Amino acid sequence: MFIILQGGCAGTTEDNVPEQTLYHQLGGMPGIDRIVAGLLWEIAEDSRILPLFTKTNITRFQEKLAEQLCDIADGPCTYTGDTMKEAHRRLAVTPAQFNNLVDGLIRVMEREGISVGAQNALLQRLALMHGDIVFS
Ligand code: HEM
Repeated sequence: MFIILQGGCAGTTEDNVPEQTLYHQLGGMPGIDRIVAGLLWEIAEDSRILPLFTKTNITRFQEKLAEQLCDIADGPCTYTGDTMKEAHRRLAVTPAQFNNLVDGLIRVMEREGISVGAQNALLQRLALMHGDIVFS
């Protein structure tokens, strides 16, 4: 019986996180920071969702979102922000606005050269939050 090892040796990196985590597929913290920065540009250019951010502390939003993406991608972070229910309660986000943001995220990940598999893995994890974010 043959065992095929894919992707080289399964070691760990300096921060002691296994190499094949989604976190690493997203480019680690520098990659996640680029994705979040790109998403901010997408939001800024989308008149369907930009109005929701008028009262938002963008620096905090950027920090907390990056921390959360790192956390759910099995990276070395623990999310310390508000729960998704708390953060979005007053916003009345519609299903269409949720999809607009996800479309923006996909465009950013495409531009960043994230593999389709990693894109889908992240989107699946974010989809689990849909019920706490979209107003119903
Ligand atoms: C899966 C998708 C989403 C994730 C993971 C997410 C994540 C977050 C995070 C981490 C925060 C910061 C919480 C804190 O300050 O402690 C936040 C806030 C916010 N989110 Fe989302 N979000 C998502 C979808 C959306 C959508 C679809 C919209 C609107 C179209 C939206 C609009 C906002 C706004 C406006 C804030 C700032 C709220 C405030 O100013 O207090 N989010 N979100």
